[in-house]
Amino acid sequence: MSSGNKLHNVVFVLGPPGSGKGTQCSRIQANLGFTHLSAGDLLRAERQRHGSEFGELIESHIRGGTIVPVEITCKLLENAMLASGDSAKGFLIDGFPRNQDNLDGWKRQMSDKVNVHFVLYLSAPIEVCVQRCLNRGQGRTDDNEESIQKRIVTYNEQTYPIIKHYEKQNMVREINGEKSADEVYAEVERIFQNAGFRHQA
Ligand SMILES: Nc1ncnc2c1ncn2[C@@H]1O[C@H](COP(=O)(O)OP(=O)(O)OP(=O)(O)O)[C@@H](O)[C@H]1O
Ligand SMILES: Nc1ccn([C@@H]2O[C@H](COP(=O)(O)O)[C@@H](O)[C@H]2O)c(=O)n1
Ligand SMILES: [Mg+2]
Repeated sequence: MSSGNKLHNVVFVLGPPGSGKGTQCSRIQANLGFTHLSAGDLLRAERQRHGSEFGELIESHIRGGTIVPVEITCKLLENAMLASGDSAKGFLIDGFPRNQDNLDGWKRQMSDKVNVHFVLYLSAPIEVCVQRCLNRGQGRTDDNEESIQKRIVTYNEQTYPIIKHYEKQNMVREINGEKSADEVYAEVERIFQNAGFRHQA
């Protein structure tokens, strides 16, 4: 990825829609020096980019709660990693890999260039997650009852098995995301410290 093909540190961040991935990633970025890359945010930006050939395709997947083909998402992630230069301590990849296609594409395109340390898994009851999405108030085209239900089906059927896959490799660090954002973050910092990543002065 960077000059000299140095490996980058990567932490995947997964959990149901609304479990607090973006909220916690912002704090980790501010305090621990990781760069936050949200696959969903990158797809939303690509959807808005003038001249993008993928805008309509991305929007139909986002509204339908389905997963965009990995070639598109992985390229956006790789470009964002390259654009951020060598200063980041590592990358928090939020909302990826979301299904087997994401995982296979990541292995093909990225696994020789990056080092995945662990998977941060924010768990929370689905009804809590639904309410958080409905109350988020960011104008997302998928924060409506119909899209949220579809996103949850995709999460249960396609994303949860990816978390299980990493669990078998002892790579999952699970946190109860139902607690307050401060309580969750205290747990997050403990996990990063145990992995050797310290709070920045
Ligand atoms: N621990 C928490 N307690 C209460 N509300 C929270 C907590 N964490 C996040 N929220 C709120 O819930 C909403 C969803 O949070 P966030 O956007 O971080 O979730 P997400 O996992 O990134 O969701 P998505 O997968 O849909 O992008 C936001 O309005 C956020 O402020
Ligand atoms: N790896 C991914 C990540 C996201 N998507 C699509 O974006 C939607 C929103 O994602 P959030 O993480 O911001 O909730 C998601 O429902 C997918 O449609 C994707 O395709 N692949
Ligand atoms: Mg998010």
